[in-house]
Amino acid sequence: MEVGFLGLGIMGKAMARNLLRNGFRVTVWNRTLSKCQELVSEGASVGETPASVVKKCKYTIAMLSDPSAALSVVFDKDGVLEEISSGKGYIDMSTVDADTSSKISEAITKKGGYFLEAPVSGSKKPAEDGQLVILAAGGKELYEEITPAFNVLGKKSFFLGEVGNGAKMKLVVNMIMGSMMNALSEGLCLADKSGLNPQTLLDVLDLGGVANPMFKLKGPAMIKGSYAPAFPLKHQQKDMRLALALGDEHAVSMPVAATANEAFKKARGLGLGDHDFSAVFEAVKGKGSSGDA
Ligand SMILES: NC(=O)C1=CN([C@@H]2O[C@H](COP(=O)(O)OP(=O)(O)OC[C@H]3O[C@@H](n4cnc5c(N)ncnc54)[C@H](OP(=O)(O)O)[C@@H]3O)[C@@H](O)[C@H]2O)C=CC1
Ligand SMILES: O=CC(=O)O
Repeated sequence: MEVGFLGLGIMGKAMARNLLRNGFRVTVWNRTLSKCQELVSEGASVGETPASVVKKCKYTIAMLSDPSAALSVVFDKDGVLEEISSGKGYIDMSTVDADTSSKISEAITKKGGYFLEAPVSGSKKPAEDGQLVILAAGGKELYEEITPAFNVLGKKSFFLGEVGNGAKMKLVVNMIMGSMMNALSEGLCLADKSGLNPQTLLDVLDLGGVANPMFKLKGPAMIKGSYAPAFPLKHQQKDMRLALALGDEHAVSMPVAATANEAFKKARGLGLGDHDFSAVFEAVKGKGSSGDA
């Protein structure tokens, strides 16, 4: 099966590589074209523009940073829309809001193409291991046709119905995740300030009802102040912002998420946007210590 792949960031590179390793013929494009070279050395072809990738491939997958990137790659000059046509499928796996996804869906389907949104849950390591959770919505026919690729990229795919449902599900999940990361940060901070060993806190948490893979994975690195990016903080803050907008739309009060978003914004202000999202701990520590002795 031949697929195009647009966007070779932390996630896209790992995903495109998995497709290559599993026998797919992959044509890649990245805004910074030089980043394609690594995958070319592993057997990928390069398209000079999103349009040229779509022209070549029946199916094109995108994994881009945010709504403005997702829109730009479709609607701008040399974009996806210039070459999408009847029989071709476009699968956007970026985390965006439902409105962005709907705009892309309408434009693609108006030109006769098929559209599927398919954001993923799971970070750099699950992407490398083909263990993502795929939250698809939109064209059911395209979902079925692209399932062989999803089987390589993920451990489970959900088909959630109409376009927008995948985006919304992803935002709800990441809103919870961002709030949990803030709770962990505050807990580590409180443990430390009150004379407890933060590592012992992690050990206790891991044996109880709130044990979870994220605390287990991120906690020890946070204690060391090590934030190599798996999920960049700027993207987590984007997801909090988009989830809060979804809350506005439906008049759902989300004070916990709103406060967590403030901490992520503060962390971005501290220059931590390209660090892992667990670096919000640094902002929480700053907040916790202000006014204290
Ligand atoms: N990292 C993670 O753990 C997870 C991330 N996600 C989501 O997946 C998406 C990608 O994340 P990730 O790979 O971590 O992000 P990265 O920041 O590592 O990569 C972003 C990609 O988007 C491209 N890009 C950014 N702006 C534009 C633009 N205006 N036009 C064209 N391309 C653009 C970048 O190109 P260039 O190289 O030129 O900058 C790069 O290829 C995001 O929506 C994120 O929220 C979902 C699950 C997990
Ligand atoms: O979006 C991030 C993730 O870990 O999932």
